Amino acid sequence: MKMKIACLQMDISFGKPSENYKAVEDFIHEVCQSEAKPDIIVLPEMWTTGYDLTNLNHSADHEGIETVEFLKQLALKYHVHIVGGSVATKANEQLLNTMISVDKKGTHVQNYSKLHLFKLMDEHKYLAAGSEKGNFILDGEKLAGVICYDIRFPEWIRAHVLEGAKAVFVVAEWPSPRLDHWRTLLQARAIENQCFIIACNRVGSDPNNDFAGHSMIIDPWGKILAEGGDRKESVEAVIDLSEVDKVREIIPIFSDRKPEYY
Ligand SMILES: O=C(O)CCC(=O)C(=O)O
Repeated sequence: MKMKIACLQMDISFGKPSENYKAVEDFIHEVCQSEAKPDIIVLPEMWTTGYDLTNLNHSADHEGIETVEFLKQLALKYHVHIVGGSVATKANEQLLNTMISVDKKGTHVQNYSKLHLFKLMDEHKYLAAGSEKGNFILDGEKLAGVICYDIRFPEWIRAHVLEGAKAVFVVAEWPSPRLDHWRTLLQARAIENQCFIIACNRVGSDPNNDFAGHSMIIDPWGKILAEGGDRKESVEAVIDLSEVDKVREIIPIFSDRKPEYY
């Protein structure tokens, strides 16, 4: 199946959810006006608040209810699937960094809370880790979503692919000083798993970091189909999920694996 993807690489207003909801709504409106409207829209990590960690107790979305409703309305209005980046959510007195996805019929299809918390940005001091995988289905296709630092754990991405994911969405607030890690890790995850990697990173800066942009769409052979710069833009490509099986026929790593040894 062919799908047009649009990664909405955007800046995020620090600790200002209402400004960010408005910015996302305007950006989705703009992208969906074009004749070649995308099938799937992807948003970056923590897009309602940014890394305003000390204020998340009052700015986090209670059980993600507001964000789910917001994304559902936009998905129905523009008839588009939305892999909704991630937002800070609060549930049972815990704060989580949660990816929320909805399909074009307005059905909530995925919640994934970031498993690997990034100590260099103090996430572990404020957030709790998730405990479940991010696999989900859109249009009958098996997909998965993970968040930022998760890409440094090849076992975690592989676990999603072993459950059938043909494309893995990565949503991020990846800082500029490690742009080379971002590009290399994403390309490696695509090559070693022979799957599409669709990665949406934010741009701009907050009080502590500058963010790299360079959202990327990479095919199962490791070829970069689209890559952003360091400014706001929609990074777009058409992906053909049937290419996953073709690459796996040429180099059959999944049948050649020897899991009994590792
Ligand atoms: O792993 C990195 O270098 C960046 C990770 C990160 O910024 C995050 O998980 O928010």
